[in-house]
Amino acid sequence: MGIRKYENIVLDELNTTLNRIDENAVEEAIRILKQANKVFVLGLGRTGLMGKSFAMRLMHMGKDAYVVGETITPNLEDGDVLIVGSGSGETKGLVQMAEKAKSYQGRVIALTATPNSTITRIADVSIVIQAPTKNKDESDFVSVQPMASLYEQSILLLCDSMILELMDMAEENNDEMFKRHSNLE
Ligand SMILES: O=C([C@H](O)CO)[C@H](O)[C@H](O)COP(=O)(O)O
Repeated sequence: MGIRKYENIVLDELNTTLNRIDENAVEEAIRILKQANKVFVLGLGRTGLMGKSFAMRLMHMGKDAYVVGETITPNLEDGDVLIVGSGSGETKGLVQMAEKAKSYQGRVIALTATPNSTITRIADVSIVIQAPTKNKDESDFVSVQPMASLYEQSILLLCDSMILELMDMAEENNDEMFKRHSNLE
């Protein structure tokens, strides 16, 4: 049994899941991101890793983008946006941060796999990924992959697709983005 079989299973799952994402929610998130002063990205575990990769591309686009919890991350204020990724939508620390962001007049975009969760009730816009959460038994969605892999892969590809749309809107290109990439490496 070769790896190609498993790659195709993953790609098929991704194709189905990405096509089920509500485009209107994504367009609303893009509209909020375009207007944002600072953008903060928050998530734990593998979701946090996907969030970091989105923050990096936003930085390459010239956005003031930060990862919550890092030493040099500044304060969130009116006009800023928090993007919170939580498959379950219930992780306490993430819920608290989303509430805090709202209390400072920030806008909140949720990337979640749980349609009616605490995070979706707090967020200004929720992008729901129809994939299992880390506790697959509690989820309405199925995947052959372990835990929340399909959700995590989906947010990576969704965020990269959002970057392409933002690049088109801002007439941004690869060369300009590369100039903003770290030169201390
Ligand atoms: O690391 C995580 C992952 O689901 C493992 O597949 C989670 O993102 C992390 O444990 C936080 O949970 P959620 O808030 O449900 O994303």
